[in-house]
Amino acid sequence: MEQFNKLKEHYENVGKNINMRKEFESSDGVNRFKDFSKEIVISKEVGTILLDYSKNRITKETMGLLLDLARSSKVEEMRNAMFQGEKINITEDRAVLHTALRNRDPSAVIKVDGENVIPSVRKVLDKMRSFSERVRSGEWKGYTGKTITDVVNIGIGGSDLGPVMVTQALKNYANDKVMRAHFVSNIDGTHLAETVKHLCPETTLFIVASKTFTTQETITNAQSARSWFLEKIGGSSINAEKQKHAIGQHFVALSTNEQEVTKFGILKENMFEFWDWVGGRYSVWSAIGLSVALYVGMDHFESFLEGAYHMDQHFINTPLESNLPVIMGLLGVWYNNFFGCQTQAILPYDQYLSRFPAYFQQGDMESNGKSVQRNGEHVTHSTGPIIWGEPGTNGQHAFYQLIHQGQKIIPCDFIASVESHNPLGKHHQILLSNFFAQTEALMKGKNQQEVTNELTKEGLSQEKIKQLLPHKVFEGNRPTNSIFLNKLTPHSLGALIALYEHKIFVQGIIWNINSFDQWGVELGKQLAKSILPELSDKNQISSHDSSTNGLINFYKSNSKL
Ligand SMILES: O=P(O)(O)OC[C@H]1O[C@@](O)(CO)[C@@H](O)[C@@H]1O
Repeated sequence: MEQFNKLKEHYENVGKNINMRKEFESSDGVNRFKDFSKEIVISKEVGTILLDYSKNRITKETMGLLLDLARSSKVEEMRNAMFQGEKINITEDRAVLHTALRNRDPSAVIKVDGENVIPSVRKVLDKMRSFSERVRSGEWKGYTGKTITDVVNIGIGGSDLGPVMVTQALKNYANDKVMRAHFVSNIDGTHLAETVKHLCPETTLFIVASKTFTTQETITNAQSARSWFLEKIGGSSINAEKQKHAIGQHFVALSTNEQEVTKFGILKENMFEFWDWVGGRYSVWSAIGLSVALYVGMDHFESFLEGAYHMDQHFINTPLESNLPVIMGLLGVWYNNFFGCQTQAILPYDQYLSRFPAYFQQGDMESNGKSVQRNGEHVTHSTGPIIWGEPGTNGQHAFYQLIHQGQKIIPCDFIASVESHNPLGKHHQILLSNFFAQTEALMKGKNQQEVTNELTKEGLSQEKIKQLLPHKVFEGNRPTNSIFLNKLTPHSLGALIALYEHKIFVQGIIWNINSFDQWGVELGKQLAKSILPELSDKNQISSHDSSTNGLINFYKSNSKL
């Protein structure tokens, strides 16, 4: 708490009045980029990641106080506890070991309840490799002997968002002639119907991805996919034995729950397991990544793991002041807890990363959207921000008006790669010119004198200038981080995701919350389960509040039940 108070004092006396443009224009401004950026070679394969955090409302004193906050919050101790398999997920009494899934050290020993988990992790990876190579090579055949050409991942939340984002991000490494990937997550029948509409059952593999294998949307979608499949292959006209064989060739499961998987009718040998110490939103590194391995090949999936492993090593071994996840985490705390910023924008200037913001909506908001401290007491400070964002340059034509001239300060992470996979004419330079210009504009703004000079040059009358002036001034002083990769590859994508995972971890420790449970998703599910049977007939209900009754009864009165 003492560190928080010191930072509060610093904010009141210095922080809130820091003007970035003045800092850059001061005599020391020429050194600001050097003082507040880190160019880290994460590994030979990942290459360099440049984090430019100089366009933040900070001074060296600010960073010093924030780093003291990290130390006094025991970020390093808790980081080491996580990596060593301690049960830091206290409400579920579980370890948090998504990092073990991507550990590349052949001699690694990471114990949970006295047992080294690494051999099991490696065994599943071997099974994923064997299976994905058999499917991609055509050795694994569908029930009529045809090669699998399409994989449909059925899952939701962490069993969907990671596979969707990573397959999108690594599209350049896929070959649609070998494998196409599709994703069904929403219980809205449209999602499954539209996905399978043009698929051939003989060449389609369904992956039922669910850590618990009890998620209503996923199990319902999986049952409907199975019905679609069986109907397509002849339904009751084929005997039970043939049906079982066909299911065996076209349905696999990713889960921790063998009992429910076999109850569904998926063969045990077609189940790829993972463990309760893998959080759903941290599970893309586990068997949940099977659709990625099928789509881009297991070698690229392992490179993806390796990239994250190297970021893990950076997080473990680098002093806090040069530690990318720590720096990003602390800056987020600075705006969230002292400037009162409610949201954090993630703006990837890379179309392949179009689902990256959505991925970290779950990653961040399901981790740190909490109000109770680890000791059960209510928090006395703000916790997780609202995460949002869209790729650049599209966002510039949608919501940047508010970021530039709105009343709300929105810290933004800009992400780009030096090199494009699709060097089309001047496209990449135009993209990057915007990537550079936006953070400059947000920092610098445009003052009254500059606007007046501009409008005068345009020949506007004094009266018109007077009218337009307040509307065309840019306050500036809007904070941004710029994250620059060499190129978006499986390695650098893995490192980038791990960077954000560990940023979230750092913030959770500072806010003294448990970032690894998600009790907040339960109440809605419970109420939905009690409402569902009420929707099966026309009888008006009165078992809820008048709003819920009114909505349900409107449905009953108007539906063709
Ligand atoms: O993988 P599963 O067990 O089907 O859970 C899916 C998602 O549902 C949750 O909302 C938890 O219920 C997310 O945490 C999780 O990623």
